[in-house]
Amino acid sequence: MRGVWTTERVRAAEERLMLRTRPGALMQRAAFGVSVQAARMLSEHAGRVAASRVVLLVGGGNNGGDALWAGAYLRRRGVRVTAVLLAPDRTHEEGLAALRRAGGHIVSVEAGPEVLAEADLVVDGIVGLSARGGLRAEAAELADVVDAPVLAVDLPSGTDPDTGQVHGAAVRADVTVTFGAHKPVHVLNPARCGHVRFVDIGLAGELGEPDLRVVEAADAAAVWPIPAAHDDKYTQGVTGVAAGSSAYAGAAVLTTGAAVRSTAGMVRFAGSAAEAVRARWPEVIATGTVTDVGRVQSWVVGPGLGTGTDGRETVRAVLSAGVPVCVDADAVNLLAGTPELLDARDPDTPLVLTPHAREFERLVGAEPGDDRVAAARAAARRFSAVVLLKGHNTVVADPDGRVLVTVPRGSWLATAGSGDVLSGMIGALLAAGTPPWTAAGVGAYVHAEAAALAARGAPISSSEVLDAIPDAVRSVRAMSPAGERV
Ligand SMILES: NC(=O)C1=CN([C@@H]2O[C@H](COP(=O)(O)OP(=O)(O)OC[C@H]3O[C@@H](n4cnc5c(N)ncnc54)[C@H](O)[C@@H]3O)[C@@H](O)[C@H]2O)[C@@H](O)CC1
Ligand SMILES: Nc1ncnc2c1ncn2[C@@H]1O[C@H](COP(=O)(O)OP(=O)(O)O)[C@@H](O)[C@H]1O
Ligand SMILES: [K+]
Repeated sequence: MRGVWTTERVRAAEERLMLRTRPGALMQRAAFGVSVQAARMLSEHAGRVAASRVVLLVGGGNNGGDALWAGAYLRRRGVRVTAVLLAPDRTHEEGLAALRRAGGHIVSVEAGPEVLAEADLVVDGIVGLSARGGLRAEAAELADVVDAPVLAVDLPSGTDPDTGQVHGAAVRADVTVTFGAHKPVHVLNPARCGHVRFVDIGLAGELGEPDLRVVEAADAAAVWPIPAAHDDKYTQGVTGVAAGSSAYAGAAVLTTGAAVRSTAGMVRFAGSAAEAVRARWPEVIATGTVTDVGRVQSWVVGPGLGTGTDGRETVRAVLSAGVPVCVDADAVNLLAGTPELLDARDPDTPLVLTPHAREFERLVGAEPGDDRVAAARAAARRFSAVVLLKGHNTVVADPDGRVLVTVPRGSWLATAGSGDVLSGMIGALLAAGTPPWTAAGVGAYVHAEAAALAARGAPISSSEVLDAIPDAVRSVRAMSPAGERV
């Protein structure tokens, strides 16, 4: 898992590091990294470095200082550098002096559009970790006329460093250089950041435990259940699915199918859609009610269940079964309406709640808001459950405060039934004994991988996501040296 640190933590780490480094050293390290990336982009986009034109958009803080120093380094490589000063009275003095000494041009905001029109590359040093709100008017106007590729210093200006949200105008970068650590914006708003490139400024030893973690292929490969020589269909954990209703048989078929496709072993189904499930998945043992189903090592409850009395009793039965449970869709709505249902739960058994934003609002009484990480974390504490908050980014919070996020790769999963597929996958991982936080995070990662493999640039249905699960498992195992090849 890759660590991500909030602004507050990064600043504290920088302060500690600065006590041991010469004044200005960190900024120069950071800026040198920016200049290396800028030269790389110039070669790629303009076909040359020397004699190409770079425009620096320079705000009134250290972010602008980084851009100015980077401009000075680029001058040494023969680049024609022009700095547009957005806050002339607060411009970073040493950076400005360095660029002047190196022969860079300095212009005011009024000249911005004209120099931008000639640029081969624009460096966004408007605002960094101190960013609040969308771009101010002058910066917004300049950002609007940029046509050349954009390299953002630390983050695309106008995005919130800790939530990735954009309120108003913001820069859209092709490449973002981050210093010393990944910050939340880099994983929560990859569409604005473009490619994120890391520049080591020596912070690692000062950072401590990350605030967030990003799931990677190796994490999925390390925990995905693979049967060993001693295994049979029972030893890998039997997944129970309680989903669907006469109105929504499809949800039962999708959820069950996702569990079937995710792991070897066995899946049992309970519900009124047993006939439809059996017809599509002959390997599943399907019956009418939870009490008739036989032993399982996990339950998935909710997709298409309905919110009537039968659904409520199903949720109660599943929560009191003493095995890990993934509560999705209508089961989340039932918990929102009847919180006492949770009393049926043995508090020692893992519980994963998988709401989308509207279900979250019903459950918690408030929308997730801008800070989805904080919202998921608070809900996880409140319900003593792992909370997987769905959306473009999936956020998975453990009651102990740990948070995982998945970095979106497109929005193909915004299709009906894809959540049913996810819950089936998580249920299968829980049955295999995967700890709930990991099961939810890794399930979401492989779900997104399945969508990416199925879509390859065109819309897909949830059935196609489901069918791509084995390919997704193969893919994450192949990507990871840790993945055991069988
Ligand atoms: N602390 C350190 O040691 C290091 C800091 N570095 C750089 O320093 C940056 C942080 O610098 P600062 O704390 O000086 O602050 P910033 O440079 O992030 O921003 C400060 C300025 O931006 C303005 N501003 C805020 N929101 C704005 C908006 N929405 N639109 C337009 N202007 C806005 C503020 O009025 C202020 O003048 C980091 O992002 C990084 O680029 C790097 O040099 C690495 C080392
Ligand atoms: N814009 C998006 N980008 C990426 N993933 C998305 C987007 N919208 C939804 N998803 C993902 O698709 C799934 C949808 O689940 P859900 O809302 O429960 O749908 P359904 O009830 O139709 O099954 C979740 O995993 C969610 O994270
Ligand atoms: K910036």
